[in-house]
Amino acid sequence: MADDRFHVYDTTLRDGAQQEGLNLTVADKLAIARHLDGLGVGFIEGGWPGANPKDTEFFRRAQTELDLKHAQLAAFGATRRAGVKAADDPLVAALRESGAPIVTLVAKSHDRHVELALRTTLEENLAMIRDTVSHLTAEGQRVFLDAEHFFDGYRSNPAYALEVLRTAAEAGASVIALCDTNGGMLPDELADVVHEAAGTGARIGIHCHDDTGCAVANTLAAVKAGATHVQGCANGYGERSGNANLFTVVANLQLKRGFDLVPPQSLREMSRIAHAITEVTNVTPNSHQPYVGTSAFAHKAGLHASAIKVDPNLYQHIDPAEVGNDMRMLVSDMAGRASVELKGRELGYELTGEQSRQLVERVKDLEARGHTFEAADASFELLLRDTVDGEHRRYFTVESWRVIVERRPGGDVVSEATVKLHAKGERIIATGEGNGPVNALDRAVRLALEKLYPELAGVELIDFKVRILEGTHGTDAVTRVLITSSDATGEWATVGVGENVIEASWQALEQAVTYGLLRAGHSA
Ligand SMILES: CC(=O)SCCNC(=O)CCNC(=O)[C@H](O)C(C)(C)COP(=O)(O)OP(=O)(O)OC[C@H]1O[C@@H](n2cnc3c(N)ncnc32)[C@H](O)[C@@H]1OP(=O)(O)O
Ligand SMILES: CC(=O)C(=O)O
Repeated sequence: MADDRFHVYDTTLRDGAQQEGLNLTVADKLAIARHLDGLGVGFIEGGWPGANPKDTEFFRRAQTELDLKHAQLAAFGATRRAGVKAADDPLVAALRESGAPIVTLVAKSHDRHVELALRTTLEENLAMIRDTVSHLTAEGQRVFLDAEHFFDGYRSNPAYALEVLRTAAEAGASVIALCDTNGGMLPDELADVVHEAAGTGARIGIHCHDDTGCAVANTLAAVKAGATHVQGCANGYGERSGNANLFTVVANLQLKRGFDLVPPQSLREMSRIAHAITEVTNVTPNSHQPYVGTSAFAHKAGLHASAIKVDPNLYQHIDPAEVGNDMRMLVSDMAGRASVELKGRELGYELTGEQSRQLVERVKDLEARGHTFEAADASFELLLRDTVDGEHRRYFTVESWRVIVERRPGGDVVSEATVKLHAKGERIIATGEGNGPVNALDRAVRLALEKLYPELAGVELIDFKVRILEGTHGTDAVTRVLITSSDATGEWATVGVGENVIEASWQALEQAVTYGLLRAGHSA
């Protein structure tokens, strides 16, 4: 069980699920809970039992299907309705019956919300809090209280906001999480209010939304001002602009402030866990996410690379391994010799100074004509091999290719491609049909080569992106094509550029096939 002195409280399955576009099944929620437990968070808020069948089902299944090692489950819900007893309120009953050891109650702490949204008196709201907290604690559950709109409420009526907090604590709530529900706070003012709240002697938590882009900063400021319970969501999911990103909060507190929140070996799993959760949520990972994003330690500028060559810490705030991430070198027209030398090393090549210089020149020249190597790792490696080996091994050479697009009687549009290639001393002519010209070319190349290179059967074209680039210096616009391919062990990307989209596609395709054969280790 996690240390009770400082709480890491995750609300991905409740507040994170309030994000537009997120729709989690019960199985998804169970899978995410396992990942969060693997990270070592102390509390996982599973949802609002009684509010919808899925969340009720989650708590039912959690009892037999979750074997949590670190975390305790918390059921979220509201204080009782005005004018009824907590013991008689069906939504409170659902919290009681959830089987969760913790209940987190959302309560109004802003006078205007009590009067306008709850349409009750300030006194009745305090009674709702007192009654619900004491009822659930008497039933054996530990109660945390989310003081909704606490900061705006404090601005409107500080005495009442603090009264809410005292009432909950006296009734037995063991944490009062101050919520920046509208996410409009900035760190300095928020810290002052947290400091006041901590002065009441109640245990203070913090729950921030990111509407000002300050959710993480606000959370850290609250901790400095006395909060000992932090709430947040995996990958910063949440309503509107999201919640405080729990991964960023944990990494900041542990690596920068010396808190001992999750086991160091779990912190080293954080990048993997962050990505595994995106697989479940089906939300594209934010590559720029602090600590865990794939770009979080990616270096593009030549000057950075030249210093990193001497000592990676010169341009990195931590060792990426501490959060399970990796440093990456990006090669582009901003590269210098050090960039390509380090990228070469990443790929397993030791480049001489002269080779690095030549390679930088070629990269800059090709990028000026529209190529982009940071997005096309395989094209860069082929270019590197050309530079190192004179010319990289060709598995086939191209005599010619041709594509016809035909609208057939009945309206079907079919593309037909013919390629003439030379490989292993043979001249091969093959024709392929496809639903578009690139698909037809891809099929024709495979037909031509599959007999000589059976590994090609395992190579797939999985993505195709086209972008029209503005012409420079009075030239016409050019087309850039990026192709992503895959085999059983990974993916690679290649780039082609030309005035004609089919020509650009062909370049990217030819490199994709060549690189696929190179990966297969074919000895042609
Ligand atoms: C800040 C936050 O994000 S808190 C989490 C919010 N999450 C959600 O709302 C998701 C789950 N919610 C739901 O499924 C539904 O809103 C339910 C089941 C909770 C309630 O549904 P309904 O009974 O149809 O009520 P409805 O959603 O229209 O209104 C909410 C009611 O709760 C009351 N309420 C709001 N906050 C509280 C509170 N802290 N304590 C008690 N009652 C509250 C409102 O005054 C309103 O009462 P009314 O029915 O007398 O008008
Ligand atoms: C409780 C909650 O999610 C909020 O006030 O933001």
